[in-house]
Amino acid sequence: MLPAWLSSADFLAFTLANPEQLPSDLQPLTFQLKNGTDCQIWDTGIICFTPQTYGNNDIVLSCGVHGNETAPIEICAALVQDILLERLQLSERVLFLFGNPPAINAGKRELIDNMNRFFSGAHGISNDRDIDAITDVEISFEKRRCARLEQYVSRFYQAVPAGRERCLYDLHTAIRGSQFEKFAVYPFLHGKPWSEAQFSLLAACDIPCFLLMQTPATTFSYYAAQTHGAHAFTLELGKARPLGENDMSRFAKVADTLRALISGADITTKPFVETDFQLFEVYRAINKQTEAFELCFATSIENFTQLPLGTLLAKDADIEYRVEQPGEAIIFPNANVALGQRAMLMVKPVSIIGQTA
Ligand SMILES: O=C(O)CCC(=O)N[C@@H](CCC(=O)O)C(=O)O
Ligand SMILES: [Zn+2]
Repeated sequence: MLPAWLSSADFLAFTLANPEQLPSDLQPLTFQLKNGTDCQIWDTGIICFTPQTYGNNDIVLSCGVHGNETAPIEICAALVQDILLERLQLSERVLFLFGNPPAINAGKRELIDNMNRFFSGAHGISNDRDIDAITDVEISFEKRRCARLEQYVSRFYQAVPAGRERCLYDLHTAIRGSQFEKFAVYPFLHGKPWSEAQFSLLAACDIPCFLLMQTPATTFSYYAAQTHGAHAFTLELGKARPLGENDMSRFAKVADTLRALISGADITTKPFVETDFQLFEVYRAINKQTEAFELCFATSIENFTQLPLGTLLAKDADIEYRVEQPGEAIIFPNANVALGQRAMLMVKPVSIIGQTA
């Protein structure tokens, strides 16, 4: 039975009404649906579902790590609501995370710190500290939330015996338009093979385009892959628009495939054949070094655009960044980042034949 305070089954609305923490008098935080699914609310925006019988996959679905990336928030909110209303019977354990509720309320990517730059301990909070005792003055809400998300993901994966299949799909949208509307960032695997099953699954989500990272990162997906051995991805779903203004039909295959994944419904996948995909390696990252950093092309230029060799891409005080290689394309250009953070990635097509399993 749903508790009275969640009787509308609108977990997103409840989260946004309590953006920083759960009300202290809330009871119960653990309840069971009539179909036997155990529901636990661990924190604001964090809900863990365990069906009575479940398969071998432990699945984390996250959204709203950037507050203005709303299509993913709508996808996850609809899935959670359908689970709570028993319109969707789970066949796997699932943890949903709505990453940054205050930023979602503000319609902003971040309030103080970009959460997707402070995982894998980059938040600076050691494991033995009580996060609740840390104030905003000392460490921002967003860094504290990163530390908490790490704890929740660890708790979720470690609550069951080892040896099960772990996945984490961190749903985002890009700031600007993209020549490939939907694409995935595959975190650096330190030489491990890229997963053919995951390529096929994400192709079923209508995501045939991948950026293969070549270095460690402080993103959520890299954290899950590296720390927990999860199949983890950042999924980029279209261009950021205000909540309620997304054309959700463009993401129907993502929503339907995720729904099937967590409920054990059939998913039609094709065996991995590299030529069915657009694969890019992230060839270099351009980091903002000074406040003078500026991009030298129009905001209308889309992700994956290839500019002619020698084109001036960005200036940073006396440094000039130009297109260095034929086929290089721009990804995630953003001058409005903190000093030291990446302001653009450069990618080029790559083949990974023989490096998949
Ligand atoms: O469009 C943009 O500039 C950013 C979209 C976005 O938030 N992308 C993620 C990618 C994370 C990764 O590299 O796995 C980010 O920048 O955090
Ligand atoms: Zn994002």
